[in-house]
Amino acid sequence: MEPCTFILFGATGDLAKRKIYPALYNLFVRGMLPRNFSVVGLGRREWTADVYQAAVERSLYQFSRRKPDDAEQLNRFLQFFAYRVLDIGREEDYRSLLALVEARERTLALPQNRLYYLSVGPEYFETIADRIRSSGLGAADGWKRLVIEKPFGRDLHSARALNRRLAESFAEEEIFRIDHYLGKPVVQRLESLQQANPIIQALWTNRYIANVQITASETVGVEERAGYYDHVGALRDMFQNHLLQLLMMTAIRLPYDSSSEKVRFQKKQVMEALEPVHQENVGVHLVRAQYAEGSVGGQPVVGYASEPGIPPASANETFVAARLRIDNGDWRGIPFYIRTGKRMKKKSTRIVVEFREPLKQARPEDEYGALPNLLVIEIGPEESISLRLNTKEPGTPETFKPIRIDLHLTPPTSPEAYENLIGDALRGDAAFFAHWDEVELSWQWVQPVLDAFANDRVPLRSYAAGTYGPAESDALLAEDGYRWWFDDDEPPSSQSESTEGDHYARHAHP
Ligand SMILES: NC(=O)C1=CN([C@@H]2O[C@H](COP(=O)(O)OP(=O)(O)OC[C@H]3O[C@@H](n4cnc5c(N)ncnc54)[C@H](OP(=O)(O)O)[C@@H]3O)[C@@H](O)[C@H]2O)C=CC1
Ligand SMILES: O=C1O[C@H](COP(=O)(O)O)[C@@H](O)[C@H](O)[C@H]1O
Repeated sequence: MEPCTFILFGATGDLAKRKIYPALYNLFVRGMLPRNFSVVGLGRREWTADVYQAAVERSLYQFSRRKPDDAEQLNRFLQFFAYRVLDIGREEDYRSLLALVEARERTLALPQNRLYYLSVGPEYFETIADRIRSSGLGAADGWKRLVIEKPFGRDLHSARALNRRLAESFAEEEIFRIDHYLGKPVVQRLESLQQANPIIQALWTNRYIANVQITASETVGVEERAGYYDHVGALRDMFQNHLLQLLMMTAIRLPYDSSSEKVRFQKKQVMEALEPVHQENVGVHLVRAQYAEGSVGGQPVVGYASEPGIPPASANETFVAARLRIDNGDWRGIPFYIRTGKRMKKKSTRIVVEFREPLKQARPEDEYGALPNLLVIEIGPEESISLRLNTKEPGTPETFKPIRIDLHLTPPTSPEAYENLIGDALRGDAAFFAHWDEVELSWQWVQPVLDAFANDRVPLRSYAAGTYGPAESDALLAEDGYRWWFDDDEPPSSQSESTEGDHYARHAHP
């Protein structure tokens, strides 16, 4: 990896301490940072280098998956870190930053490779990019990269405007848009799951697959983020970015030698083939809802509108479920169901691929007794990939029972998303970052939904906290003869605290 300087805007903030310092430390311990490396942390707080290094050290003990246990090693790591007070709006602060970066490059014999990480609110992205250019920071002799956190715009128009501004200072290949779901270890293995397994590759088409279900359910509510979340909602917070990225990663068909360009090209093709939804039809394919009071993990919790900081009349959605279709040769006719919500029964991010049941068509339902084959990809908090098949024990009556074959288990020490992504950005590998084309196409798909919400064309449903969402979300699949698959090891009685029983009921497939 090439020596470089990591310039961190927002070095005193929450994301830096929770994710960025632990990620850098774990990369360092694994020998995956360049030997010559410099971090320049920036914030408004009047910190010295010592105060900054102490804050970095604290964050490692608090948040790193690997706690420091070697004082000499820790000390070498902390020596990378320098701090400078900088106000994002103040031009002269960038000149002083440039002087510091250049001085360290000289002292540490670093080439002028500079990575700018914007761990600050999105309202600052454009100013920072402009100032990097106007101050001369961006005119270095080596490479420059801009790592940018979400959210990337709040609708199609603002995302395009932001991209135009960034493009004045950075080329597309220099912009690394973080979507932390793309850094999750299981998501990073999706391509090899296809590539290394011809059996899966052969099945990855509408000929064998009945539907695909992508779920990101959370047990938490709005937590301390009421001000942010009430203006964003589940559609912008999770669906437009993380969940559409998971859809792309599931739907791509990769050649054997998949370079980052090929991965991104295929993802773009998937988004281009996504059937658009029109404002007047949004309610047919999409359910929006807000959580009411209920109980999560046995604890009573208030409804969204009673959360601190949320206006009681808020019509913000905390849950979205949608049916999408990809109009290409592989996926034509196959529904992709996506849902995400806060205050649901279980924290779980998973992709379930349900296979067709040819046997079922040949035999009456009661005699058949088998459940569909499922490929279950657990992304978090558990990580696993398993295949559910049916079997019959010898000598038993004609009933089937499911068996589960584990295809992959991630060791408990697998790197966290930010570690993967920061390592990739330092190496210049953009495969697991969102390209502008993908972001623009995602907003293009989402925009009519935003308009339909704003014009009140989609009723806001309600679901009790601690459940799997409103009944309308189940009805969306039932219309097509399907049902959501939850944890296939769970007995039916634990599926939902409010609507027990029918989740595991059999249904007729088309
Ligand atoms: N926290 C998280 O888990 C996640 C955060 N994000 C995104 O990451 C970004 C940062 O979030 P987070 O760390 O939580 O935010 P915080 O509010 O905790 O931190 C904001 C940082 O920005 C700095 N800052 C704010 N205004 C200025 C200014 N005018 N000049 C210079 N520095 C300034 C602050 O410095 P100081 O306090 O010294 O003024 C602080 O370091 C946001 O875009 C957020 O959406 C994305 C995913 C998860
Ligand atoms: O980006 C976000 O993601 C988290 C969920 O992330 P996960 O890795 O825990 O699945 C979500 O809670 C948050 O609202 C959103 O901004």
